[in-house]
Amino acid sequence: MSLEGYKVITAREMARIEKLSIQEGASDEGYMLKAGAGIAERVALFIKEKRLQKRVTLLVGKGNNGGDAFVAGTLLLKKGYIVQAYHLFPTEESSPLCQKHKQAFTDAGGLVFFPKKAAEISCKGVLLDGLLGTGFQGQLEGILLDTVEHVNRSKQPILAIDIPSGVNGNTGEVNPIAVNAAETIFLGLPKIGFFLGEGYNYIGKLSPVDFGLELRYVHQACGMAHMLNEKNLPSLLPELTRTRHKYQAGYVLAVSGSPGMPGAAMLTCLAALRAGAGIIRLFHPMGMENELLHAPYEVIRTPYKDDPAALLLEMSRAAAMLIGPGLGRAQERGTFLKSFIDHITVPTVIDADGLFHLKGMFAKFPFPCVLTPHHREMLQLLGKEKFDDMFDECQKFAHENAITLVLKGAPTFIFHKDKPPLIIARGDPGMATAGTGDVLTGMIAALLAQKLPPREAAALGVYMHARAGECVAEMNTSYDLIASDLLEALPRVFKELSDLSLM
Ligand SMILES: NC(=O)C1=CN([C@@H]2O[C@H](COP(=O)(O)OP(=O)(O)OC[C@H]3O[C@@H](n4cnc5c(N)ncnc54)[C@H](O)[C@@H]3O)[C@@H](O)[C@H]2O)[C@@H](O)CC1
Ligand SMILES: [K+]
Repeated sequence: MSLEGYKVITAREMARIEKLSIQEGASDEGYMLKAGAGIAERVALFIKEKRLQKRVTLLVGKGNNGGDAFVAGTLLLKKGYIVQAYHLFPTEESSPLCQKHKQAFTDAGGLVFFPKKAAEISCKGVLLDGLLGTGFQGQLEGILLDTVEHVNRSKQPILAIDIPSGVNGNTGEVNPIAVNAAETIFLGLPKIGFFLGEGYNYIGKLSPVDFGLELRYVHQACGMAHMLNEKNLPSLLPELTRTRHKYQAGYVLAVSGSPGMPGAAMLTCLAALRAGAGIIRLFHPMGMENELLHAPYEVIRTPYKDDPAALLLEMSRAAAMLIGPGLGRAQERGTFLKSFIDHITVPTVIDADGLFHLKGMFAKFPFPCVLTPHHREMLQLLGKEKFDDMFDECQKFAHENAITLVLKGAPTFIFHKDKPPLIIARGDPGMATAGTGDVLTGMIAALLAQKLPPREAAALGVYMHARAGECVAEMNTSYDLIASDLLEALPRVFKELSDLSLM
């Protein structure tokens, strides 16, 4: 069972393997025809699903990305769609395939306009962005820049071919703006720029189209990461035996909360229960009993002062641990953690202030360990102000410390020793709200307690958490989402996955 889905590569690497395959006998026109057919199909499906008028406007640059647009446009014309094209460059400046398929488009009755100014572009129907593809470098200027601003302003849905024009496929850099795509129809493999920097704000939904590149070239392509293979997730759901009892279901110990921050502890404990843990015991600092008076019935509470004896006793029955949410940065919290950390025997998730107190110690932990920093916390772990090469630095950190690293954000990345990084491109902007991280920590701990290996527990936990956020935003809006909504949505996500596992 593999977690790895699509290999994610740089635009540069894509161009390299395409070129290599063509040198070894593949046909670039064959590629373009197959790509164009797949793109036309996606456009038709988009129009059908959204019940839109069968009308398409092609935005065409001078490269093969524009050629793809002409091929798709010709096929759509032949299917009865109204299609018109805006070609921003003179025909003779365009790539040979772009020129050839522009001719095929006009032969099929398509109208091509050559606007002098962006304002001349009439944005009708669905806009198909073939301005710039993997050949884009530098920054947008002149009519290209004006066109991107103009089409974004139009509020018409834009489907980007291969990559939204203006996004750098190697770095995700957007300088100064890019096409704001409702959907990016990527050819062959997703480009790493989709997931880095500003790129992720522009790609919309991702849809793959196969253009016929042989698998051996995909295998030899140098990958930066893999997208998570969501199809395999249902098989990760823990098996439920009829005769199990709550300790077998998974006993989680939590060291969480501090005076003034009981909520983080509650969110993380409830999330662990909702994600399938049979029992959770919260160890909280002595003196905050009153703050926890209204804690849910299901959460067992044990106060601690400085003696870890009670915690160590429970450890013999526990299946996983979580440390950090709402712990605070007071020195005595760190001292308490350090009093038992060497005696942990079970897989453990460390988050938030737990990361702060235990910084620099992870490499020595003998237990399987999942760290869940967001970007700022990760930089603090690395002792840096900003990343020089996020992938490289995080992968190295995971490797050297022999831990599973969940770099939370949009999207979330998972790093693990000797494994390719995973990208989980799920979730909703509404999840940028207090407490959602605490929920994730509890969920991953519960999955560890149900015997999933750390990388699997992290991947399934991140996916389900993100999917819960999507469900809440679909039902309500992204504006009103709060962390406890995720707990409410988790049953629906479990149901989705378990229904899929029966198929
Ligand atoms: N090469 C192949 O085998 C295939 C390529 N395909 C398509 O071809 C695309 C790549 O084609 P190309 O390499 O022709 O590149 P593009 O179509 O991305 O076009 C780049 C053109 O824009 C110019 N350009 C780059 N940066 C610019 C900037 N900042 N301002 C203004 N102009 C700029 C380049 O000089 C080049 O002429 C892919 O994204 C994909 O859509 C597909 O047809 C599938 C097969
Ligand atoms: K494009």
